[in-house]
Amino acid sequence: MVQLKDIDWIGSTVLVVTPFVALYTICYVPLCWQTAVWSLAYYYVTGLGITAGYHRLWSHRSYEASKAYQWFMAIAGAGAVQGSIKWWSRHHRAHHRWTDTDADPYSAHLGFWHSHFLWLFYTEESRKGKGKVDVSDLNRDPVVMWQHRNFVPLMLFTAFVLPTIVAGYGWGDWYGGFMWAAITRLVVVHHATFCVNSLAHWLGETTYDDRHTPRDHFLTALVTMGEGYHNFHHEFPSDFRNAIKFWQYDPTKWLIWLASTVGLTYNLNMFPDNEIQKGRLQMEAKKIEALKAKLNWGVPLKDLPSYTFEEFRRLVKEENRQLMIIEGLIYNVEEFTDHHPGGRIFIKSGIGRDMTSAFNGGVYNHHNAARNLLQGFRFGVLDGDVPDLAKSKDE
Ligand code: HEM
Ligand SMILES: [Fe+2]
Ligand SMILES: [Fe+2]
Repeated sequence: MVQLKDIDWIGSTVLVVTPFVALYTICYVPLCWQTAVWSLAYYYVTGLGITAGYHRLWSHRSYEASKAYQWFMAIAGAGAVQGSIKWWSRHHRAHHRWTDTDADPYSAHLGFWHSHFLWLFYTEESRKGKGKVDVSDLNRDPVVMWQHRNFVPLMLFTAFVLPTIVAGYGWGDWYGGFMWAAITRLVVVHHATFCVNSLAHWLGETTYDDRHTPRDHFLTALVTMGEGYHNFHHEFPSDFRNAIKFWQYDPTKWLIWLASTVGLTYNLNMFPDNEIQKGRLQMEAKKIEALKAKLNWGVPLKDLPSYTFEEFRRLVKEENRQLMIIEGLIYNVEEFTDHHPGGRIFIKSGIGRDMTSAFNGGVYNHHNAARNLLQGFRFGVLDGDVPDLAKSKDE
């Protein structure tokens, strides 16, 4: 049962009120083209601060970056109002380490909306999902610690003051700057990021591993600046990419790569392709096995009764069974005689005999289809040898 003292009132008020302000803005606040361009640009700056900075650089250390790049990401990310790098990365590492368990701060098993943002409505003490993780590298990181100590004023400035004064001094749109570039932009960045924890654990393919909830989907990638190939990401979190094909929609990966061409980022980590392909093929094979299990492959060999050649002959002669031997197995062909594409006569001539060599090319070398059909006619296993006289000849 949720108690009032468990609610983080400041956090939840921000999360509840801002979407309504954004809705009001969309309906009633005029949008000039300069503010529209600025809001969109600032959406990308702050969003990438989270995806390229908070997430792929600091939470996963999937590449390294120059100090200038780090400062930029630390400041840009603060404008997305998602806590400090240190706070964010701690939870995120726990999410990876403890995915889908009670120690996962945004476990998808607690429901879509919990993983989306309801988890943020609880105070730090009352929140579930406090799996332990190592954050010693973050505690030693001067940029991370500076951002952590100065987070509140930095966040207020980058999230609200900066977007407003740019539009205000730039083209006189103070009100629009605040309502669009600050608030509405913030709400979009918020829910885009939140989708990585909700939508990306709910919609799409389990390309590399299906034991956990993360999934790959282009639509999630579209709203999350490329974080939507989430099954890949959970499988290979130390890879700076979320989508491995260069053309797959992952602007975060493109930015990191672009920055590397001018030396701002380096040591971009890529998981060996051989390992990535292994995982993908294993999952493909698993899907194929599941489809194969739906087909009739005949009675398993271990469940078939055994007959000696004499017993086989007796069944044919005295009980008039339509049996034939091929490669050590006895087949019941009574349903098949009239349907044999090669004609009735060939089947009739094989009753009571071993037709291995005729079947395999002596008369006609059968296709795979014929071998598959055989499985459905399994009758028994031949115990012992076949006398030469009962064998088909190679002509
Ligand atoms: C129960 C056992 C058999 C099954 C399930 C079977 C099945 C088939 C099937 C599905 C085909 C179509 C083509 C292909 O898939 O290869 C075929 C063609 C043929 N079968 Fe069989 N067959 C059996 C036994 C035999 C035997 C014992 C003979 C010969 C003594 C024979 C002679 C032929 C010939 C000559 C053709 C070619 C017909 C043509 O293309 O004109 N089959 N059989
Ligand atoms: Fe995840
Ligand atoms: Fe991650």
